[in-house]
Order: sequence, then C-alpha cells, then structure tokens
Amino acid sequence: MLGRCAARALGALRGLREGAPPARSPGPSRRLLSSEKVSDENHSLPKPCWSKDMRLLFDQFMKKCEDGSWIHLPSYEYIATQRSQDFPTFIHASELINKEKLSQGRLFTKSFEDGLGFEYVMFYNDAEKRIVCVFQGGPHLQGMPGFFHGGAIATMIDATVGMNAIVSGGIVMTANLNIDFKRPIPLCSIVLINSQLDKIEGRKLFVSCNVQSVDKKILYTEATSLFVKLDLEKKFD
Ligand SMILES: CCCCCCCC(=O)SCCNC(=O)CCNC(=O)[C@H](O)C(C)(C)COP(=O)(O)OP(=O)(O)OC[C@H]1O[C@@H](n2cnc3c(N)ncnc32)[C@H](O)[C@@H]1OP(=O)(O)O
Repeated sequence: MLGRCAARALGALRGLREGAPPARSPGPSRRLLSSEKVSDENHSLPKPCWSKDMRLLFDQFMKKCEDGSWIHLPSYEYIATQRSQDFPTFIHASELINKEKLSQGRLFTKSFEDGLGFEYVMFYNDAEKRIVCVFQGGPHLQGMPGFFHGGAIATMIDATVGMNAIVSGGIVMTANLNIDFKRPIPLCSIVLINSQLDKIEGRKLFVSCNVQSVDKKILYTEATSLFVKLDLEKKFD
C-alpha cells in the first residue's frame, strides 16, 4: 500500500515538475503505474461536501502552487491489485495475510462516504520539506460528544507525516508516533496539519507536526514521529 502511495506521490511530483497536465488529470501517476488497475478519481479536488472555508483554503494553496514552490498532492482510493498484494511479501509477512480479505482492502481514510469521514488535501513544499494538510473531518469521526475522536486525529497526523516521509524516503512505515493532545477539536471543523521533515539518519526519517485552527490562533495538537525506510532484504522474525 505504501509503495503504491509513494509511487503516486513521487510520480505526481516528478510529473508536475516536468510541466505535466493540471491536477484533475491522473497523467503522471497513471504513466508510472500503467500496468496496474487504478481508480482515476483524485479525492483531493473540491467536492460538494467541502465547506466554503475548505474550498477557500484549497484555492489559496493552489495559488501558491502557481510559482512551483508548492505542489498539490493527489490522493486516490486504494484498489487492490496484484502488485498491492505483493506488499506483504516486501516485508516478508505474506503468510500472515488473509488473501481473500486483502482483495477487499481499502485505504482507511477513504473508506467513508463523502463528507462523513476524512476530507483532506495536502500540499508539499520541496525546498522546506513541509507538507500542509487541510483537513475537514466529518460527523462520523466523533469521540467525546461534539469533538473529534483522538484516533481520528492520530490517523490524519499519521497520514500527513507519513506522506512527508514517503516523498523523502520512499517505502517507509511508522515506527513511532508521539502525540500531545492540547485542546479538543470541535467536530466538523477544518484544521491545518503542518508537518516538517526534521532530519534523516540512515533509514530513519524524523517528522514533526502541529494541528492548528485555520486562523492559527488555536494550537490543538503537536506530534513527533519516526518513520523507518523498509529494508527489503531483511526478514522479520
Ligand atoms: C498515504 C498514506 C500514508 C499513511 C502513513 C501511515 C503509515 C502507517 O500507518 S504504517 C502502519 C504502522 N506501522 C507499522 O505497522 C510498523 C511496524 N513496525 C515494523 O514493521 C518495524 O518495526 C519497522 C519496519 C518500523 C522497523 O523495522 P526494521 O526495518 O527491522 O528496523 P530496525 O533495524 O529494527 O531499526 C532501524 C532503526 O530504527 C530504530 N527504530 C525502529 N523502531 C523504533 C522505534 N519504535 N522507536 C525508536 N527507534 C526505532 C532502530 O533503533 C534502528 O536505529 P539505528 O539504525 O540507529 O540502530
């Protein structure tokens, strides 16, 4: 799964740098994965369920993309393919996987109906090694009444810092994620997840982030993470 995501993200980055077609086209990633069955729908484009504020932020970031300093990252629903079924083999765990169920696999953040779960769009700044995720969480992400579930926040943090590690390191997995929940986030609000690649040491990528209100007046959450680039030769016990 991460291999596919990485390929898509990196493909998009390369393609956009080469002046590939605008965001709605699946061009660069499709070229990269031409032998695979993929869903063409890019979920990080405006949808009817996006609020006015979400669209406004999207437009503001798209403006920043015009000079090439920021890149709009596409986001696709995961569809199981032969290649994705190979992923457990990469980590030498294929015997642990239920192959029948694998064909029903879906990317967790894309498994809700539009507007009810995770709506988000990410923008990448290569020079600063930053990703900003604009996140609109839906009503099915409730924890304490009226507020987001901590696990839903952790999921979006993992997805954002994970994407930052993927664009820098390729096939990685989360080894460690530390989260300080400082203030509860009101259900259905829009927040900014600001992530930063802090350093790379061998196969280890350290990425930190914070979650802020759109006006940046409220700091909701802070997190640090460690991603480890997979050693494809290594066997796990
Ligand atoms: C678009 C979608 C983006 C989504 C992003 C979401 C990503 C995910 O959620 S992944 C799912 C959750 N993560 C997992 O299931 C991973 C489970 N863990 C593993 O598979 C392994 O432990 C793995 C791959 C992380 C590391 O294993 P392995 O390659 O054997 O690494 P290993 O040789 O033990 O360690 C490498 C280095 O990392 C360090 N390290 C490994 N784990 C940790 C840890 N938890 N804390 C601190 N350091 C660690 C080691 O100390 C070592 O450091 P050094 O090189 O300085 O000696």
